[in-house]
Amino acid sequence: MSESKQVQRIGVLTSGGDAPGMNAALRAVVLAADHYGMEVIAFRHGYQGLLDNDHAPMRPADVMHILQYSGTVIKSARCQRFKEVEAAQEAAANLDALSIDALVVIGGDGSFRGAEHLSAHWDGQIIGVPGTIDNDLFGTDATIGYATAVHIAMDALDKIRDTADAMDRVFIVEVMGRYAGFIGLSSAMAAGAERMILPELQKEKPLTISTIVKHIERTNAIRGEGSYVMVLSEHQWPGGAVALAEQLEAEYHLPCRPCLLGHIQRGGPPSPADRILASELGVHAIELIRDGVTKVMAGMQAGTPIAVPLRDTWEKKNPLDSNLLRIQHEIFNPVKKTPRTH
Ligand SMILES: Nc1ncnc2c1ncn2[C@@H]1O[C@H](COP(=O)(O)OP(=O)(O)O)[C@@H](O)[C@H]1O
Ligand SMILES: O=P(O)(O)OC[C@H]1O[C@](O)(COP(=O)(O)O)[C@@H](O)[C@@H]1O
Repeated sequence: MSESKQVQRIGVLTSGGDAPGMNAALRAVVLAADHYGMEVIAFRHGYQGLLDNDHAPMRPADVMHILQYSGTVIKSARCQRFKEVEAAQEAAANLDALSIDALVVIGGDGSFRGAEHLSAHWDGQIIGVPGTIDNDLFGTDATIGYATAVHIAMDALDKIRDTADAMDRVFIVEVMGRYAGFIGLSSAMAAGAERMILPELQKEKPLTISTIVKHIERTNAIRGEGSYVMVLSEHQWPGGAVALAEQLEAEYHLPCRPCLLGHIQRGGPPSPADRILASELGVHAIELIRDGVTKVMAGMQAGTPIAVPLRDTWEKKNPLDSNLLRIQHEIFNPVKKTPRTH
């Protein structure tokens, strides 16, 4: 670590959708700050708290035994007003009035855009900690909350499979992910789903009802009649899983049921991987502040903590795992007729 800078007071907030593990990240920030002799002021309800001066000191005693819970004890929010220049100026004035030297923002790409926006009006250091179930931030192998969301989706898909199998039905399970297919791909692979409709796969050639039906028929022809479970990423079919199920039933007379997982994917106990990632990244954020760095996200690549320029986190994109796609689409559930190699 380079020469430490004298930072006395840290601000922290959780912003955007809550992600399982945000509490663990908050705890890590508070414990690490205390370890290095810094105070922490937490702002409630994300950027809204910066504007409303809604804050409280956070000491180690305030974060004991919170890492096993999802949600966030300091609350989160989406705050449209923060996008205005005047809002960033107000927030900067409030931070200065509290003598805050550095701000840790735990959230997703929108929250990081907010951090960049604030940095145009405030001289303090700003560090992002990636907290979103969507895993849609460049520069880190995973975001906090993603592993838990995949686990929840897999668990739901396993349960759906019981009924789908018993009744030879088609099920369409809609998962979150905003405009990224990470939750869709990983949960489909983990649960052995027959088909995925993911944003990254829809860009060149959007799926049609008839191509979906052909795949169902081909899968049945290879494996015999049975269940067929499809994972649909949100925003990838007009009207979502309900509309797609209705269209399949109406046009092709397939017994088909929709299931929307929704916000269930953001609740329940964070997985061990998320608790550990959040703990490491929370500490890393404080150590980056001590290093005098600003406008970066604390990320993790191949087990090594790294710093990623905030702007890169949304301007660049992590691709989906091409090997997982290949296995799902070419080996397990071929979407094209391919000759056997022997
Ligand atoms: N371009 C922007 N400029 C300023 N603030 C922003 C911007 N985009 C998002 N924010 C702030 O960050 C908050 C969280 O962003 P959002 O996209 O809702 O969630 P996430 O951080 O999980 O992606 C927004 O409600 C808003 O307060
Ligand atoms: O909870 P809300 O406001 O309905 O938002 C739903 C969105 O939040 C998420 O769960 C998480 O996204 P963010 O990280 O952008 O908050 C998305 O997967 C989903 O599209």
